[in-house]
Amino acid sequence: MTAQKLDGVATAAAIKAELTARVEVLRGQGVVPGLATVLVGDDPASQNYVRMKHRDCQQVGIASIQVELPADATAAQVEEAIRGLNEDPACTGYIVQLPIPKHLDENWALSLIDPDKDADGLHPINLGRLVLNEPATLPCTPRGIVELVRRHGIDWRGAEVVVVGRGITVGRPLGLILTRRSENATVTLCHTGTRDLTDHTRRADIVVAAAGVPGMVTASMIREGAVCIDVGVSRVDGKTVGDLALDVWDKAAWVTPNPGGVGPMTRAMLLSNVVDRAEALVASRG
Ligand SMILES: Nc1nc2c(c(=O)[nH]1)N[C@@H](CN(C=O)c1ccc(C(=O)N[C@@H](CCC(=O)O)C(=O)O)cc1)CN2
Repeated sequence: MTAQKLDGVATAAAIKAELTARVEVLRGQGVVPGLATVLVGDDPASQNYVRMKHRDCQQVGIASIQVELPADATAAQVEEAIRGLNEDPACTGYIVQLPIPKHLDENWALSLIDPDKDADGLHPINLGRLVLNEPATLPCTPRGIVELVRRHGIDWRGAEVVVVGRGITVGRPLGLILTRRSENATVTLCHTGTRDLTDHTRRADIVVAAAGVPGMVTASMIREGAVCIDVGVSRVDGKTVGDLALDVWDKAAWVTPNPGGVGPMTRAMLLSNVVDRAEALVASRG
């Protein structure tokens, strides 16, 4: 079996075309959605991701604001930048690009963001709303995974899903999203403490590999015809390597390319979170 491609590039492009039309309507109503990014330090991967996010904004008509701080920025400087964006009317939503330098506390930085401007859905209030099944901005990568699979005609309802990795940007919120009634999947969240990972992954209809361990999930660990989602982004010998081994393509029914799968969807969902928020602001004005 050679798996079919869960094409994140084509799917993200379709979503951006939809968003472009929605932004035109907003602009016609005198509202220009704006996305800001706060980049602390000079991590090349983070610089690349932020650059792509702003290029995406330009493509769909979202205004963008770039805030850059040095790697040795103090907590006071980070707080000042975040509070400035909380008060900036041109900023509909914004993110603090992760990771931030180790001397700063990520959870502290995320908690400073105005929850109504939290375009990443990573503020504790928004994560709490997700737990409580209340309307909330959803984290971009989990939201992108759900949308990518759905737009390829694959049903989450009743699916046995194994998520490998319990990180705050993917694993934990994805389990919460997929167990909502709207997706109705059954989720097993595996991690470094899981005793026999293969016992779990072999049972899965859908495997989401989000541990950040290169080639961790191999064909021997999945069942014939499974759907495999590669979230991992590791650098090995200067190249991006995912969590799925290449032999998975010979056994799975669907696989996300990496690059070209989840990454573009992460970016598309960020834009969607910004547009969703701008439309909500217009609606609240009546
Ligand atoms: N504040 C946040 N920080 C980070 C997040 C996040 O959701 N919010 N997620 C990850 C990485 N990430 C977002 O910034 C991200 C990863 C990958 C891509 C992407 O488009 N990748 C391309 C390849 C890009 C290249 O190598 O040139 C692909 O997969 O095709 C976008 C965003 C960490 N930080």
